[in-house]
Amino acid sequence: MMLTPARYIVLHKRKAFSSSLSKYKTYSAMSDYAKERKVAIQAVLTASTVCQSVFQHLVANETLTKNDKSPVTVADFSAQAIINTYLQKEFEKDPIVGEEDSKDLQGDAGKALREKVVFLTNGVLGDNEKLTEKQILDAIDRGNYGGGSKGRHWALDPIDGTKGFLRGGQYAVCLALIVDGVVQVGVIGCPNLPVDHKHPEGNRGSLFVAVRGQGAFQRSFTDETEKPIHFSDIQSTEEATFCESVEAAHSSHGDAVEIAKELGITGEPVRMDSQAKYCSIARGDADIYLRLPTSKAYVEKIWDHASGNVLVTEAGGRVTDIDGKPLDFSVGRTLEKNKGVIASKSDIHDKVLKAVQKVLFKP
Ligand SMILES: Nc1ncnc2c1ncn2[C@@H]1O[C@H](COP(=O)(O)O)[C@@H](OP(=O)(O)O)[C@H]1O
Ligand SMILES: [Mg+2]
Ligand SMILES: [Mg+2]
Ligand SMILES: [Mg+2]
Repeated sequence: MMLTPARYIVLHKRKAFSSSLSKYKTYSAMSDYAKERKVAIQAVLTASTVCQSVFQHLVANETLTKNDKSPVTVADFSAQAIINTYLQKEFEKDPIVGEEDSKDLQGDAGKALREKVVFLTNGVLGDNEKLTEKQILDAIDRGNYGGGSKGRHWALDPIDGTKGFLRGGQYAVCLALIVDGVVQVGVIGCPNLPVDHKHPEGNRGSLFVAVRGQGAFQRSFTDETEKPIHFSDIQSTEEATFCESVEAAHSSHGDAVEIAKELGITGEPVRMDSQAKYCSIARGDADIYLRLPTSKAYVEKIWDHASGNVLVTEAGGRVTDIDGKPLDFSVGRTLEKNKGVIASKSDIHDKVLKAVQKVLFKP
């Protein structure tokens, strides 16, 4: 089905952008990242709405293949434009490490896609807040910061698990605040994740939020009530369920089978795209997230892990790489000091790590 202006205006008619943010002004004196938390939730929810609508109306020519052969859609660009616009409005000085840039939207070649992105982005902004084409492209490119160990910056993955998004599976809108190289705030919107995994046919659209030292929480997209989440209370690794990428190119499924054997795990792995995996273990649907390198060359990106990292930590878990080192978010746009990711409940982590190393480092 084609993307028509009328359809999107109806779908995205929302309160004026400015008025939806003005109430946060009163939080400016608050500490403990209260304002950051609120703005990030609002930005992620708005961007998630765009993704949901795009999925319903996506047509083939709204997807591009990037140089690294990964897909990107109009929704990825619009979600990044929307979130970066929110961030600029409320935290003008904060730089942003965002996955996307406007290169593929420039010039004649990018015209058709660009017009859709402009249309979609303006669809969620209030009447007095509409942005010009240039403002939208500039907003996307505000995500070009190099990252590092000093000061504040945001890490944004406008759609994590774009392949999951395209196949109607799991995907996540992920936004995190990193301060002096440490993730302090993480928000993850999972439009297709059931609010209660025991009722997969029930309400979908789960939002996760964590601030370092303040616990981990979940709410639905439609109800602001937050409930604390934590890891399941399994007593041994034999009882554990692990989750991994759907894409075998992103995490070695073969190595995971051997690791599961080492840990006495007999259940099938849960495969899902995106940081929804971090969310699933943090609320106890599964217990271990393995991301096992498939090549020596691939370097993980900070936006693929920042939000999930603080969420899992605050829910009672631990995240390391396959060497047992914490993920180092202070070295730029990538996790170049780390290899692979293992996330699990803190008290089984050493055991999981040992099994991973036994399988991956065998002579
Ligand atoms: N060879 C590889 N190894 C690990 N991760 C990879 C990879 N190639 C791409 N990715 C990353 O894997 C992410 C999806 O992870 P998952 O498999 O857990 O859904 C992609 O995010 P995007 O979808 O945001 O591009 C991309 O950044
Ligand atoms: Mg991508
Ligand atoms: Mg990603
Ligand atoms: Mg992405």
